[in-house]
Amino acid sequence: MATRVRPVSKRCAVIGGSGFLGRHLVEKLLDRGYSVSVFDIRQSYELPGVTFHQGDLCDKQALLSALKDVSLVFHCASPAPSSDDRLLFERVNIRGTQTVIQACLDAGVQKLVLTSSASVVFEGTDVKNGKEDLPYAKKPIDYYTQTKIEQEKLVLGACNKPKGFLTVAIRPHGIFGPRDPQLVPTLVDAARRGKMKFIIGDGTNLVDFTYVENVVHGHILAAEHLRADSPICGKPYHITNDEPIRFWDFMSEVLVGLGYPAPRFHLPYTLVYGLALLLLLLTWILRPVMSFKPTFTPMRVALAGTYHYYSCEHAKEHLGYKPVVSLKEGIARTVASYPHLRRGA
Ligand SMILES: NC(=O)C1=CN([C@@H]2O[C@H](COP(=O)(O)OP(=O)(O)OC[C@H]3O[C@@H](n4cnc5c(N)ncnc54)[C@H](O)[C@@H]3O)[C@@H](O)[C@H]2O)C=CC1
Ligand SMILES: CC(C)=CCC[C@@H](C)[C@H]1CC[C@H]2C3=C(CC[C@]12C)[C@@]1(C)CCC(=O)C[C@@H]1CC3
Repeated sequence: MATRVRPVSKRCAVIGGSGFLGRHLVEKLLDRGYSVSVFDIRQSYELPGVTFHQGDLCDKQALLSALKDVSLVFHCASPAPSSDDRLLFERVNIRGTQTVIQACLDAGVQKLVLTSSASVVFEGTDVKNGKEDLPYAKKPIDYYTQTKIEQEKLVLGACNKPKGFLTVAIRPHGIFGPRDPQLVPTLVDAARRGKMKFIIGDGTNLVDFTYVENVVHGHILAAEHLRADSPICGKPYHITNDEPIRFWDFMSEVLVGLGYPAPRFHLPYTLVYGLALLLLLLTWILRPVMSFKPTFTPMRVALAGTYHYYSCEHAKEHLGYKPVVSLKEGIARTVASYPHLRRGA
């Protein structure tokens, strides 16, 4: 019996495919009939239809073997924001992304979809319904954001229609969902240590939290709309749940869903931000003798106490994007996926 050969255009690569977003993306791509090459510094699972290539994205030769016969690449690898390691961010997000672009060009890849971040325009002050034409943050709030800006500029700047190399960037915000190693685990850890009793500021600040499947949907739509005659070439797109929510209502729903009490007492924003700065200074001073990671970093306090929600009208117009999972359903699925983080578990 003749074996069915998949068309070349259905073969893609996911750089960072072992991570939280990457793995959800890989699973959806498989559902949609793609065969997938995952490139990552670690292998976190096995799946039929997926070929794993373990390596560092700063190594072009290693990347080239993962990009063989691939026409579409998703780049969603990054060091974790909490690492706050300037040299690592510069090496991976900036120089590594230059290597990814060069490897794509050498391998004849036609489309590159970057996972950027809506934070590239966030400076720690309110952003309400921010559109893609907001300027990049002049004073990025941390090294992660600083290097995500440079990364996005590199990828969008590499879009070259005459060469047949098309790029687009997706800017998600506050991704949550099953298997997220960051948001829910950090929240529960803080709650278990009695640190989630307080609301920073008056608690009315609206923010975007985006269910992971919506982020995946935005990436796949972008890849499938990326053609030389499309307006999306070389452009960034916000992908959100399109349901801004009060930061502290979201935290409370997740905490209460997992059996922890909701934060109740208010603390002034400037006081907490000042304390977080002081704590950061202390970690630097004490670094030679001891190391500790504060839960409330200036970045987290800024995210917890300001408005940061973004318009996804351009994605609706150009990509036909519409969230596929509501915030309510996303929170319910997320809470149900963490039985081991329930109070008393
Ligand atoms: N989690 C969130 O709320 C948001 C995330 N993003 C972006 O989404 C992307 C995915 O984030 P997550 O899935 O949350 O993170 P994650 O940490 O779960 O996944 C990142 C993956 O990149 C891999 N990686 C890191 N350095 C590498 C290197 N040198 N070579 C090869 N692979 C490497 C890691 O091993 C990991 O599997 C990142 O680009 C992040 O900046 C953007 C907005 C919000
Ligand atoms: C105040 C406190 C301790 C809250 C716990 C939850 C936080 C760990 C998350 C709340 C908002 C999240 C967020 C990100 C990481 C996790 C949170 C700070 C990002 C910085 C991840 C990377 C991005 O590109 C932007 C995200 C914004 C929201």
